[in-house]
Amino acid sequence: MEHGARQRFASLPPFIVMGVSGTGKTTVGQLLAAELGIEFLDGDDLHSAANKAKMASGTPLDDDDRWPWLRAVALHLGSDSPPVIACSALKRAYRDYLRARVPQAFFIHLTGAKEKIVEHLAFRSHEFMSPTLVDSQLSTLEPLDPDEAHLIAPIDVPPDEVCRTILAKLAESLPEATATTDADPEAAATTDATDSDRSPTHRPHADH
Ligand SMILES: Nc1ncnc2c1ncn2[C@@H]1O[C@H](COP(=O)(O)OP(=O)(O)O)[C@@H](O)[C@H]1O
Ligand SMILES: O=C(O)[C@H](O)[C@@H](O)[C@H](O)[C@H](O)COP(=O)(O)O
Repeated sequence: MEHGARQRFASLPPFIVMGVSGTGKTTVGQLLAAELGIEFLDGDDLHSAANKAKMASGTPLDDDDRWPWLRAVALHLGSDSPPVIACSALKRAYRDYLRARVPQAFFIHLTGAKEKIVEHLAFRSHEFMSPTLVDSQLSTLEPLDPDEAHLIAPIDVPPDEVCRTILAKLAESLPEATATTDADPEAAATTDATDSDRSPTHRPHADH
């Protein structure tokens, strides 16, 4: 894995790694955050005890269960120094809700065949998520529309390769950091980005 990826970008939008349960949001999100030198937050940790108990019993969440959770996700996403957040964000309405609060939100959708996802879940033990919810997750999923700032990363390769794909696609859509020279202090300020530079002023292109 390439290191120091953060230096390639002039600024970063708030990232949501999305997809159905078992696609690798936590695994890949952690790798991506490490590469970018920013924090990672698992949306799982923002669910209420009632939501966790519901999923553990094998019952899918409904919209009423998810709105308070999405509110918590939005609060973190909109912070001055947003982490990479893993959040299923299955429906367009949920993503609209997040974007209404954090307009620069950029979605990274991990996608793969159901067989692959089931295979992942067969080897995972989880605090509360029942593997039987895959069908409900897949039927709830509304794929990203072209007008949503996003990229798509297939999960048919190991996690570090998924992360590499994401970084390569980001390099196509985010502004690159400019090279620094002693004679160009402004460029130096851009390249030597601090956390406060992470509040984006651009809207990255959508991927297809
Ligand atoms: N690309 C991948 N290839 C193989 N195994 C993976 C991949 N991504 C994740 N996994 C494994 O699949 C399981 C589910 O991943 P996880 O990150 O918990 O998914 P999610 O957070 O989307 O539910 C974990 O055991 C993880 O190690
Ligand atoms: O909206 C939902 O139904 C849940 O948020 C769900 O999509 C999410 O996947 C769980 O939090 C389980 O966590 P994992 O995705 O990590 O399995």
